Amino acid sequence: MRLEFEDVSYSYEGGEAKKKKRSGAKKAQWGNAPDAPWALRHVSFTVEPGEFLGIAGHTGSGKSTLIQHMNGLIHPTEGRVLADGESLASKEVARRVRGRVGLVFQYPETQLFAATVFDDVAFGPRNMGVPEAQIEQRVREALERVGLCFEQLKGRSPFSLSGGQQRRVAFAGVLAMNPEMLVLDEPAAGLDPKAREDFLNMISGFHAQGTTVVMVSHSMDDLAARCSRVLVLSEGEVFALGTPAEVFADGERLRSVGLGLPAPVAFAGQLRQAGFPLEAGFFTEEQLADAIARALGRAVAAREGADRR
Ligand SMILES: Nc1ncnc2c1ncn2[C@@H]1O[C@H](COP(=O)(O)OP(=O)(O)OP(=O)(O)O)[C@@H](O)[C@H]1O
Repeated sequence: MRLEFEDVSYSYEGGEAKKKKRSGAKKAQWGNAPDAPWALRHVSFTVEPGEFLGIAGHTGSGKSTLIQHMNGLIHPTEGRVLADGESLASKEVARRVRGRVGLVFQYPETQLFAATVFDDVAFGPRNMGVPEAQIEQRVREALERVGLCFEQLKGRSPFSLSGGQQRRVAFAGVLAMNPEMLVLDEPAAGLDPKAREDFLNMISGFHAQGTTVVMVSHSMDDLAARCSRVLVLSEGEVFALGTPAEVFADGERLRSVGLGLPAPVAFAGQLRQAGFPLEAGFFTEEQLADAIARALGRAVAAREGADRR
């Protein structure tokens, strides 16, 4: 599915009031709604099918507001969101898209509610009208995809599980709806380093199997290493959009909106400043180590050539 944002602006305070005023409804109640600050302003971009799009931005830049537009949870105050060319303003289109886009909020485990893991994971597909005969298979597959054992956990209370397991159960609840696009708000927030890495690897694995992924993150390292494109928001506007190489090319510009460079990129910059002949175009520690090894290899070869002469 291609998801297109066309000049989208959104205001929490002014939006609904403005719409109601325009339609003439509840005029007395809304009165003259103040022109509230815009949470999003003139945002245009497209999520391409199969891509892994990262979203970065300072606190309050509009990331969560943006992703809530992706499955029609909220609608633009101005502009349009289109799924394969159809506007989500239509209730019917929004209903269909909600089944195809799995939105996972920050700390999704706080939304667990059912008495058993089975019922929690089954909630989404049941709500979508999936026949009861198929529910067990959906729940089993979803739990297995997040690395949990169906037989061991199906009858347990979700509240008796560890925090990391609860996060996986909550995630399975979204996967059980078989979404073709996953939209994730800080999916690894609050996990310990090992659980974090495992969780992000799992998400990269879903992407490798064909799921479109949109991931909000405060970690430039994760975004640079995992995403095919990165969108940077600042004060509700698109500040940068491109491949990690394009977006992380200008550290000064990023610093001006409160963001930094991925650690390996920043470290490589310091090495270059100190005169170490390092090439550009890498984002992970492994790539940095390879680049250092290549630079050292070149230096050794040059020294040997000089000695022979
Ligand atoms: N429910 C709400 N009501 C009114 N204003 C809101 C609401 N939610 C967010 N805002 C405002 O909208 C703007 C964008 O907020 P948003 O939560 O989208 O930012 P964010 O980039 O996700 O921030 P963070 O990184 O801190 O989660 C902020 O100015 C915020 O105060």
